[in-house]
Amino acid sequence: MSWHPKVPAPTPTILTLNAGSSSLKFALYEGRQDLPLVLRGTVSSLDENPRLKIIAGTGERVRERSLGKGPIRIRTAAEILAAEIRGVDRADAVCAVGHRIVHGGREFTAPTILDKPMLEKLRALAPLAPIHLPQNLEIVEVAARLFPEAVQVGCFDTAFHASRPYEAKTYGLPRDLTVSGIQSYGFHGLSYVYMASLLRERYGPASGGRVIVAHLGSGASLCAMRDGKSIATTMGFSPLDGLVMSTRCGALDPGVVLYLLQERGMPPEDVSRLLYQESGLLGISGITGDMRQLLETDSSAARQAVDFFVYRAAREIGSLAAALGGLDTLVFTAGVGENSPKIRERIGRAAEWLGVRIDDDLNVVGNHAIGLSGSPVDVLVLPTDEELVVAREVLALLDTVGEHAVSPAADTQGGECGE
Ligand SMILES: Nc1ncnc2c1ncn2[C@@H]1O[C@H](COP(=O)(O)OP(=O)(O)O)[C@@H](O)[C@H]1O
Ligand SMILES: CC(=O)OP(=O)(O)O
Ligand SMILES: [Mg+2]
Repeated sequence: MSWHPKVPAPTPTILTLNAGSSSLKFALYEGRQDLPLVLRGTVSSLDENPRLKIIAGTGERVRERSLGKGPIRIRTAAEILAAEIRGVDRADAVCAVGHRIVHGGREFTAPTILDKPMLEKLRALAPLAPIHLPQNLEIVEVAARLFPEAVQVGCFDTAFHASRPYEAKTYGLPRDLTVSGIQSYGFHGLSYVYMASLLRERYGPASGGRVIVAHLGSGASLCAMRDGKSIATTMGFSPLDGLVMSTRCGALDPGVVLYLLQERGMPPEDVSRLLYQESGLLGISGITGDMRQLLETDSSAARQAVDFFVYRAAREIGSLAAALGGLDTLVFTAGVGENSPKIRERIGRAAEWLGVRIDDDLNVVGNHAIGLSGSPVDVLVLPTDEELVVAREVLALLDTVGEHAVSPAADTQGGECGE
């Protein structure tokens, strides 16, 4: 079926899907300008004790339950969520499904319709994000089957970082490798776009001055921003670099990889599994990669894993503050950043030398502003909303495509957008 956009679609219904490394999240919107939320939900902790949570647009909790001991496949999680979505009146009207796509490489820095040639190009990028992109593409396939009338749109995590200066993107490798695309891309961009929009609302055009956003989830990164733009970030060519994560090692001397391959004779696919899925908090603790569980575990290995997480985050905050020439605002977000006063307090203490002072009472409540009044650095906790950014980008794309009346490619999937 080809896609014929109507101009302008009065209230398109937009579904957004966000496949992270430990969760699958969705949100369903009525596509007016302010994007009223109809329903949202998550399958969290995919690897261990997965849980389903569904929340109505009004904020009321609709359902919360265990999905067994796990692990659970992303496809199964998508089908569980789709059953919830289909229970809602507006589900029949879904005309566009927006996907968070983790890697867009050099080519994709704007939302794009996911037609067959586009999906092929993304498949070629899968080795650069092997625990995300294959899952993202699987979710596109499931969504195309479950919502055959809808157009599928990809929104890219890497896009926000594309405008960083040369020195923040390049590696010390021979020029021809850099030119061929071996460079830092950066990730969690949709989350940082949302943070930039909140900072602009809060501070106006100055957007909080010299800002570091700490996106601390199952995957974790930091972004240095000025004027709402990324100027440096801790992830690089792949989402392995930077902070230590649930199951990913973070920054590592490349000499270790060479040694494992050449001296230990490890097959490359085993090295890949080691670095992406068996390292990080899981590898250090030998218990779990789930931060909440680690904080509840009384063992020295669990404590060491948490200590290392805090140490790495604090050190990288120093590095990004150097890139910014100082620090005016520190923001915590994502699963750990939004929900763990303990981790915020510990990172905050390690960053006191930069002027960070956290108010213990505000921190425990998780108020939006948690800095001690009068301290030089504003410290904020801002819940992220990657789903909303995806919906905004999809709506903007639908408007543009509609305005210019682009004829759809013959193999573009999707139906009509509108009432
Ligand atoms: N109350 C909490 N305290 C500490 N960690 C938490 C808490 N709630 C959630 N987390 C952690 O947040 C992480 C998941 O974050 P999330 O941003 O949802 O991940 P992703 O999007 O990468 O799947 C898990 O490690 C989980 O344990
Ligand atoms: C890029 C990345 O690590 O994403 P997530 O934190 O959702 O796994
Ligand atoms: Mg995430």
